[in-house]
Formats: sequence, C-alpha cells, structure tokens
Amino acid sequence: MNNTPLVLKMGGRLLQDDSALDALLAVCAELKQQYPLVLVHGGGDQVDQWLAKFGFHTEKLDGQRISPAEQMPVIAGALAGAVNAHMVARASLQGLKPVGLTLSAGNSCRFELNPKLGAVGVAKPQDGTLLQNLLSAGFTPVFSSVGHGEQGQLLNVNADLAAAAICQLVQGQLVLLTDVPGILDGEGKLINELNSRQAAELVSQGIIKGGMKVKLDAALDTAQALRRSITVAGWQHPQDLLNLMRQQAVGTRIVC
Ligand SMILES: Nc1ncnc2c1ncn2[C@@H]1O[C@H](COP(=O)(O)OP(=O)(O)O)[C@@H](O)[C@H]1O
Ligand SMILES: CC(=O)N[C@@H](CCC(=O)OP(=O)(O)O)C(=O)O
Repeated sequence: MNNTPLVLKMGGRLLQDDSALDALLAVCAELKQQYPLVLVHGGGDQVDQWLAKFGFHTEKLDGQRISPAEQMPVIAGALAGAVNAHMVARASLQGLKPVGLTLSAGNSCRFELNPKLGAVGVAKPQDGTLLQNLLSAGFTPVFSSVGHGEQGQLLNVNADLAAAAICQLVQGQLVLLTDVPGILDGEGKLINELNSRQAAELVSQGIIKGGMKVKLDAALDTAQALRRSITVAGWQHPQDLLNLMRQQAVGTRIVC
C-alpha cells in the first residue's frame, strides 16, 4: 500500500452516464487496493438543469457560476443532494465504502469569498482529522463542492478548486478527470506537459479559457503547494487511470 492518497475529481458528462461512471468506479476499486482514495465531484450540468427547472437564469464569469444567495438551495440541492447521493450509490455498488460529505464536514475546508460571484467561495485546506480518520478506517470520502461561510450561509465552490483544496489537505496526488483528453493546444492537439510559464502564454493567447482555465489554476496552485505534478485527463478510457498510476504518459501533466 502506497500511503499517498489519490484524489480524483470527476466532472462533466461522466456524472450523467452511469455505464461510464460504473466502469471508472470499478477501476477506482482496483486503485483503492494500492492507495487511500478520495473522490471529489462536480455537477455543473445538473445545476444548469435544476436552475432552469426552477425558472432561474444562470451565468458564468471566468468559468465560475455567479450564484445569487436565493439560488443556493437549488444549487446545493443538485450538488450536495442529488449528485452526491448518486455518486455514493454508484461507488457503493463497486464496494468502495463511500461516505458522502460537503467541503465543510469536520471543518475540512475554509472558504475565501468572491463577492463578484455571489455565494461562491474558494476552498482552502483547514482540518484533515475527519478525512484521515475515514481513510484509515477504509472508507472512501466522496465530496460535493458545497461548503458554508462564517455566517452559516451555503457556498458554491468550483469542483476543481474544491479537489485542489482536498488534495492539499491530505498531501495527495491529484487527477482532474474531464470530458476532453487533457489540455489542448491551438490546433486541438493534446499537450503532454505544461509548466506555469507555458500555461500563462496559452492563457494570454486565449487558447486555455473558461472551465479549463479554472482547472489549470487549481492544478498549478496544487503543484506549487505540494511540489508534485498534477494530471488533467479524460474519463472516457478508465484503463488510462491505471496506466497513469504506472507512470505512463496520460493526459496533460502540469508541473510548477
Ligand atoms: N485549451 C483547452 N483545452 C481543452 N479544453 C478547453 C481548453 N480551453 C477551454 N476548454 C474547455 O474547457 C472544458 C473543460 O472544463 P469544464 O467544462 O469546466 O470541465 P468539467 O465540467 O469536467 O469540470 C472543455 O470541455 C472545453 O470546452
Ligand atoms: C462556483 C462554480 O462554478 N461552481 C460549480 C460547481 C460544480 C462544478 O464545478 O461542476 P463540474 O466540475 O462538473 O463543472 C457550478 O456551479 O457549476
């Protein structure tokens, strides 16, 4: 058993495709025999659908959702309710012994507010006691990207930034799984490795933007904090995850 936890972030269309999700979670069950495992999930597409059903208009700024306080019950209902419970159910089928949590559980994270975005926080690692206890007892923590602020107000957190904070909390290794095979260059080709200087250039050229820019920021921050590379990869080929853990090149490796 390697003692460095593996923190996997799952997002995008994966969360609405049960056969793809089950295949990936089956690989997670294999990996859990080698690494303590932590899952962090998004659910932006489900939030879009729920907000529309409730008659709310929604907008994003720099890849993050503007989240007025009156929309938070719906946003938290989708992320920490429906999507989290679904992730726990599917992970349970694979024998992962999942435990569904918000980022505030056991004071795991604290939050820096971004008033431009409404009830949105950036998660920062705070107290690792709950996570360490769950991992040493063989459970798989499954975090939604919902937290709460100092006044008890619900907060929406981008799930990549949430995964970065959780990874820093356990000093783990982070893999951000998404709908595309990794970070793509101006011609749509996969970039195998990216450092902060090269990344800044691609951002200034408008080649890395929106949700991928948020992922890149989460990865660079974590790479810097832990002095370890972070991978952004696709979820479509679950075996890739096994290959990645065998040190083979998969997706985009972000180094500081
Ligand atoms: N250079 C880039 N390479 C790959 N994807 C990019 C790039 N720039 C922007 N994107 C967009 O970012 C998306 C991934 O971010 P996001 O939708 O937030 O993912 P997730 O929902 O998995 O967190 C891609 O599907 C793509 O539309
Ligand atoms: C503040 C903010 O943008 N929160 C995100 C949280 C979900 C998320 O990040 O989902 P994916 O990883 O599936 O994109 C949102 O409301 O969409």
